[in-house]
Amino acid sequence: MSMIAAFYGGKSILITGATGFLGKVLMEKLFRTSPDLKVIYILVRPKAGQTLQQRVFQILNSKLFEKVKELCPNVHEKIRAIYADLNQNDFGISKEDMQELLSCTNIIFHCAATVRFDDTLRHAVQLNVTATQQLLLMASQMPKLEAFIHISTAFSNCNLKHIDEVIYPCPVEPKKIIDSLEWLDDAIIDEITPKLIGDRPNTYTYTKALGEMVVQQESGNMNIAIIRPSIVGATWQEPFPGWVDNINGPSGLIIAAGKGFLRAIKATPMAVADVIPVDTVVNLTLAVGWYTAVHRPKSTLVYHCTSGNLNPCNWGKMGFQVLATFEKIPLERAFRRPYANFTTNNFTTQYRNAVSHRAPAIIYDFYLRLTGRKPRMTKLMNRLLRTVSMLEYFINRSWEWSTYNTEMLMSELSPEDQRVFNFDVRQLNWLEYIENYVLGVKKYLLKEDMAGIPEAKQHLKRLRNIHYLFNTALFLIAWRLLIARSQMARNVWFFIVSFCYKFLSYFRASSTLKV
Ligand SMILES: CCCCCCCCCCCCCCCCCCCCCCCCCCCC(=O)SCCNC(=O)CCNC(=O)[C@H](O)C(C)(C)COP(=O)(O)OP(=O)(O)OC[C@H]1O[C@@H](n2cnc3c(N)ncnc32)[C@H](O)[C@@H]1OP(=O)(O)O
Ligand SMILES: NC(=O)C1=CN([C@@H]2O[C@H](COP(=O)(O)OP(=O)(O)OC[C@H]3O[C@@H](n4cnc5c(N)ncnc54)[C@H](OP(=O)(O)O)[C@@H]3O)[C@@H](O)[C@H]2O)C=CC1
Repeated sequence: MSMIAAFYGGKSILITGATGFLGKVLMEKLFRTSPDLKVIYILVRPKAGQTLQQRVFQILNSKLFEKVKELCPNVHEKIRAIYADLNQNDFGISKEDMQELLSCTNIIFHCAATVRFDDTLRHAVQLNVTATQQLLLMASQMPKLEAFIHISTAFSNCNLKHIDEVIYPCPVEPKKIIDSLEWLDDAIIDEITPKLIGDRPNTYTYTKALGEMVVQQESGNMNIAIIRPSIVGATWQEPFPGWVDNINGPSGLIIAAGKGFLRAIKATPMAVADVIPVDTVVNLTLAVGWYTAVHRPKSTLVYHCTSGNLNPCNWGKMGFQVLATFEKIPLERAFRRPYANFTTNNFTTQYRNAVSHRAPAIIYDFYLRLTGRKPRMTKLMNRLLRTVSMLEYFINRSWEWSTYNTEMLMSELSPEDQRVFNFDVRQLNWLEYIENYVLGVKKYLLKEDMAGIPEAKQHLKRLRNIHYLFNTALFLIAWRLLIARSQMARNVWFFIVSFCYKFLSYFRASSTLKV
């Protein structure tokens, strides 16, 4: 019997960010392993014209929840969606709902965040710092609270090379930042943002670090733990391999590569690709929830959920395997054939962007215009290159994360819990994982039918022929222009033609003699 699964039985659990990538997998695993839990409260806002109920309905009816619904058909009765917008004071939660949350909640998993790299400092602080502070305040008024688990990121201290499982201070106190953002106007905030974030690459990593400081400062006598996952990828094993439903992190680049938009990238092939499957993060999170509530460590423990120190893979190997999978299972209607060119040089990157990315987009838009359609490729390409430039920081460096607490926790689990809540990344086979990841991107994210693979392969063949034809035409045009202008080029041309002619004559004569 799993002690962790039993622990969550009968519990009232509050999850923020339950509609996000990690939140959904967390909810699924909780229902699957502890179907006798009392209730999961989720803080949700209406979005894209959908009410809270419609959003919950959509999640429960997705492929991810198929197993859970078989095991526990009344799962919808155990989810209580509470209106909440983390940008508002008190999250805009009604008095009655607040009362229920305060009096009933046993465990909190705080997953909500803005994960955009280009968010304004004001918005990133509001969500990743102030909202965390408010949630801690709420938590401190919950008499039945047993544990508060905060999800941070392994990159909150990406300005360091070696990162320990401790909370590092930021030069400016979070409270001072929160106060000053209240009266500073947006233009000034934009101006001081680079100074505040210092040697971090974006507002996301900076505000996640501030969020951790807030957790430390406001922890009071609550049982709190922080989890720092690295780059969260598709599921490894549970509920089935390869599930992914958003384009963050590697997923977006996998699509861009598979569709042939992205053919070159500034990436260091030997740099560690610290990707971690989302189900591994969820298993660790649930184990930490149990450990924090039951063993009540004296201080706030930080757990690194990373792969690099235990089972490293690098970007070169990852890129190669992604492309190898596209050979077998291509994406539909690719723009060009998938291809990878890694470079670490700025000049080569600019050159490749011009030749491999912008020029084909311009030519394609020209073709769209000629055929009376609206050009769109250049815009799409500019957006992709902007995204890639934001990710470059993470694919050209390696970090070392120590994992003492995570390993200590693993050793505390019973063999049954080690199996049911497996977060031992040493067992991960990267080649198999990446292949399933690519397949998952095709099936669950792009919703492409596997029956379309032969047609997708045909399409790639047509693209290859167009590519050869285009290159031959380009060569002939260039050569023709050269011949018209240079005597030397003409001489070389006549030499090659007469050589070919002589070779053919000799070949014909010798084959006639044999007969
Ligand atoms: C894995 C290997 C791939 C290999 C490819 C192989 C071949 C290629 C050749 C070269 C080889 C490359 C090899 C190396 C590849 C390395 C890949 C590695 C990626 C590394 C990622 C590192 C990240 C590490 C970060 C730390 C981890 C964290 O803690 S953070 C969590 C992750 N966060 C993110 O990833 C956020 C990043 N995103 C953003 O910040 C923004 O989205 C953006 C700034 C990038 C883009 O903003 P923009 O305004 O342009 O677009 P936006 O309006 O946001 O959206 C555009 C359209 O897309 C839709 N969208 C947006 N988000 C999603 C989503 N999550 N799910 C679904 N759809 C989404 C959005 O609605 C828009 O649609 P329309 O409205 O219809 O236009
Ligand atoms: N994905 C990754 O690679 C990594 C993620 N992490 C951390 O894991 C956690 C979860 O990330 P992930 O699931 O990938 O992110 P997602 O972007 O998929 O999910 C974010 C969640 O936060 C919610 N949210 C955002 N703004 C608000 C708001 N104003 N009010 C209420 N809810 C809001 C979103 O709700 P809505 O659906 O309404 O937008 C969504 O449920 C985050 O803390 C992130 O920092 C850490 C390392 C890597």
